[in-house]
Amino acid sequence: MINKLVKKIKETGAPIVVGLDPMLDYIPEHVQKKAFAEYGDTLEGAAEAIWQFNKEIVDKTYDIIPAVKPQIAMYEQFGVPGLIAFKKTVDYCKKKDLIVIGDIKRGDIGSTSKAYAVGHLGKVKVGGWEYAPFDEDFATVNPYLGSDGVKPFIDVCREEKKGLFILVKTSNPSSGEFQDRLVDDRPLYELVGEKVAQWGTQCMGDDYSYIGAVVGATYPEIGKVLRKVMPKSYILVPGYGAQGGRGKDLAHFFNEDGLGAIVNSSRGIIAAYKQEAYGRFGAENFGDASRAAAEDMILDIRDALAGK
Ligand SMILES: O=C(O)c1cc(=O)[nH]c(=O)n1[C@@H]1O[C@H](COP(=O)(O)O)[C@@H](O)[C@H]1O
Repeated sequence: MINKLVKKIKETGAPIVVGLDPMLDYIPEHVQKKAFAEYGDTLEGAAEAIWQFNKEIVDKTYDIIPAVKPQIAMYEQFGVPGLIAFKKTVDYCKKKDLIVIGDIKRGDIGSTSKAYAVGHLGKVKVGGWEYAPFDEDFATVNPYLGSDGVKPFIDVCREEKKGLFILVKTSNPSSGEFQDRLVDDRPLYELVGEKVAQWGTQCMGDDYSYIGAVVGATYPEIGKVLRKVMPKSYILVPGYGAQGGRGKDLAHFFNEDGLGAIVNSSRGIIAAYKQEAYGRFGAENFGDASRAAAEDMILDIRDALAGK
């Protein structure tokens, strides 16, 4: 799957991910009204609204982007109907030939991690049958429990030709509380980055490993260091847009070949119609506003890579 991700990034010239994080507040009133008219003010109604919202954004952007990243919490908050909307979104995006990064941030003791890995990336056996329950292409993994919590994910990826993005340095304001702590005189994120690089060398695609890392756009200097620590790992870079990350800060997350990183924006794209810059589209045309925001983000990152 890493080879397909790299191929799609080259084809689109767009190292970006659209984050499908559909909070109800971002969903235009006309979409909500229709869903609630059909299902009432219920979890099913909310799930229908987020699914219709996602579908429109995917329809308006799939031809210019390589990948999407649905964040599972945004769906889980609506219980089982929300998870059904998550699955419908994953399947629809795959039908549109998009790479799907399941942002699930899982990680536990080995036996439990194995169940997460099987459920999201692998196949589960039931009687004489095998099912691929969620079937994302990549998943985000929290490495806090150490190697035995990560290994089951790597094993499933090897079997299924899928991939991971492991949290190394997150974009949030408090990320330094633990991740920047010095251990043997080196920040913890560097040690985790080295471990990701090590795991990654045993899991190579053509040019890049299918064991990638997450490093926040909000810490560009750290991105520069971690790029060198993990030369063969793809870096998923969240924090662009709504969290303050800008294209011109991101060139060092990429390798000399112009590859090696993929930048996520969620609110900045899916709620673009609410921003002044894209207000001209109006809520009715929220999908067109998202496309315009994605196009601007692509140009911003291309400029940064060209040194403009
Ligand atoms: O793993 C992630 O995707 C992630 C890691 C991180 O360090 N920071 C981060 O913001 N994210 C996710 O990236 C998305 C960012 O959303 P926006 O700030 O709206 O672009 C959310 O889905 C977050 O859960």
